[in-house]
Amino acid sequence: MTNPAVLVLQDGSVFRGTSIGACGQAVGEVVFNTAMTGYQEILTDPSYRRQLVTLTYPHIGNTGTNDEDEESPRIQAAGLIIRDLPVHASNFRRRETLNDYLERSGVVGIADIDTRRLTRLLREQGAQNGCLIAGDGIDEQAALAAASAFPGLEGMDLAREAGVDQPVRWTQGTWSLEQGLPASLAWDDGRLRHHVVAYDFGIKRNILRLLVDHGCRVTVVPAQTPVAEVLALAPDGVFLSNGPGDPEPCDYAIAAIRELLARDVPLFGICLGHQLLGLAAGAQSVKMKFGHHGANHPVQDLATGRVMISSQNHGFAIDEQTLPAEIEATHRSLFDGSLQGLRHRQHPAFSFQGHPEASPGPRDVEPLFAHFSALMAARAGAD
Ligand SMILES: NC(=O)CC[C@H](N)C(=O)O
Repeated sequence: MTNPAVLVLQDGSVFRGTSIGACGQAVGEVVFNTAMTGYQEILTDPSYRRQLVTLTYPHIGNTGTNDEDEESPRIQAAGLIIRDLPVHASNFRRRETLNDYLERSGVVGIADIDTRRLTRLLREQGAQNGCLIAGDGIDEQAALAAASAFPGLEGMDLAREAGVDQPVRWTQGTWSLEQGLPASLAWDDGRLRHHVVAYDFGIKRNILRLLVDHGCRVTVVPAQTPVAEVLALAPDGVFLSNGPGDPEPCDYAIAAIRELLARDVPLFGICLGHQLLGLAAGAQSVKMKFGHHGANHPVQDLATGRVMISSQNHGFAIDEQTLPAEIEATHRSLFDGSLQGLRHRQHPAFSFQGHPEASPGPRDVEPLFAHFSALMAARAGAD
């Protein structure tokens, strides 16, 4: 038996479809992601908090869900919007169907709507707030009122609550994925040459795995950890994670990064971490029209001219026009020319707006992890 579902946007547009997952109501910013694979990684990426994610690829759920593709402990997106849920989910790693996974997680979704019409609308008018209701007795007026009451992501600090609330040690890499779940190394394994403290604003697990692959043992710390506590852990470098919401109100993180810059601690930021590094250096952030969410975005390395295909998920960006003289732009999006990477000229600090850890997406930008490792090695050599 199928239940009805409806998505109502704040401009009054109504999309009627079929309920998938749990019954109930979800409100958030409606965005579209153009990746053709990776729906489980997308759903569990904490950067999607308070967002209703539309997938433009029409068949979603073909391979079900599994234990390895979780990018965090649970589904983080507020809801899922798709064209078609296949009746059969088939893959050797499959544990559950997408429908059961959503239902067990209490997450609402809608299928059988015209996602192409929705995407064109978001592309032309910009990301919009919306309300998704699934189940019997849907009140579309109430959905419109709920969509209009959502304040929007601008000014919203979601990073402070998206990550761990206690420090956690991480030593699991990707290297034995072929043999099953990635192996964990001992904390004092000699191959883990660097100690990285990762500020967790909503970190994706593949970032942690790639740090381990590049010779790091990682202490993941809560978003509001004071710098003194981070320094007490004697890090060789500090990582600034991705995360949900607007970077601008995260004053605690911006202040911490300023202090770390002043102390010449090697810093690497991804996505929200990139935006926070930019803000700490004196640049300004802007809300984009509909953001970048996909797995095929061309980005140019400005030093070499090389073009890389990257995974992207952001709705805010650092405005290149506002970069102070000490910051060099290192990468730019070839879709819209927006800033994709930066480097501090005086301190060992750099960042990338897209997702070098992919999950999902291509791995062209992964060498940035080796660059971080090299920065830490150089700093250790200089001491
Ligand atoms: N993936 C991220 O870290 C996203 C950063 C920020 N929340 C944005 O939307 O731009």
